[in-house]
Amino acid sequence: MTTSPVIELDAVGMTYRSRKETNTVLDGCTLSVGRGEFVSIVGHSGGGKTTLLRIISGLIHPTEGSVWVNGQHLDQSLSDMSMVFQKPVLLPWRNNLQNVLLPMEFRGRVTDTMRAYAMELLEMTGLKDTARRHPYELSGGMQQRVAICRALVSHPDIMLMDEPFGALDAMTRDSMNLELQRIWSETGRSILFVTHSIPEAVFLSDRVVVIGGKPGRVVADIAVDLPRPRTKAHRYTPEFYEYEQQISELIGAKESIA
Ligand SMILES: Nc1ncnc2c1ncn2[C@@H]1O[C@H](COP(=O)(O)OP(=O)(O)OP(=O)(O)O)[C@@H](O)[C@H]1O
Repeated sequence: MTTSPVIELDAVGMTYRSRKETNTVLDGCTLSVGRGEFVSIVGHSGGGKTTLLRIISGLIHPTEGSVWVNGQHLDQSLSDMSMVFQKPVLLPWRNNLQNVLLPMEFRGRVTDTMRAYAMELLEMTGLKDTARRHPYELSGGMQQRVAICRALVSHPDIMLMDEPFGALDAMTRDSMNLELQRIWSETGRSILFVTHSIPEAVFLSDRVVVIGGKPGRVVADIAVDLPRPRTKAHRYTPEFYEYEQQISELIGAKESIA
């Protein structure tokens, strides 16, 4: 995809320092995400993937290099990003619609238009009938869909997703992959997605970025040239399997990957 990048990282490095030790987690990471692109990050456990997302979200500052969002240095950027975590982190005393609307409440008043859009998102993710119910009445997969609606409600340019389906069973995860592909294609968001699952990364992504080594570096950036929309049947094609193999070998620890 030849679009101007919404996220650009130039030689980003991160060293965590405490009184007792220094731990260099990332070194010289250069990568970009184009507008409307779906990019996954894979790599071994502890390799710095979450650290990279936290840097891009502005939660922490890199100790080396620079980050640009929509062409502006991250410090000056007004760009809108939202984050989805491994756990949905919903407020149990609020109904699902109120949970989705939470970011709008933080920004001020919730208008009828916002409420209507939140309902639209719930409908798009098959949750319209659960709007007035509470999170504890939903399955884990449904709760994660509420969290995704909450991340979309502010019309963010960019969604950062940190292993959002890691806690789900295999079947729910597969259907969430299909769901996310549909949401992504319908909303046109740029998504940076961290996962431990190579099949999930291949299935969803335009590109898969492999972080490897210690400290973590970008060891490969692989364009996934498979037709869209992807279906479950694509997972069983030789082309899909070849991508899986290539990425497994690059990570070099095939058996530790889900
Ligand atoms: N706030 C912190 N202070 C000190 N060290 C940290 C901090 N956060 C993460 N680390 C260390 O940075 C390294 C990378 O952690 P990170 O969570 O970014 O990796 P990851 O690739 O997301 O791991 P996983 O796949 O297991 O979730 C680990 O060694 C971790 O202990």
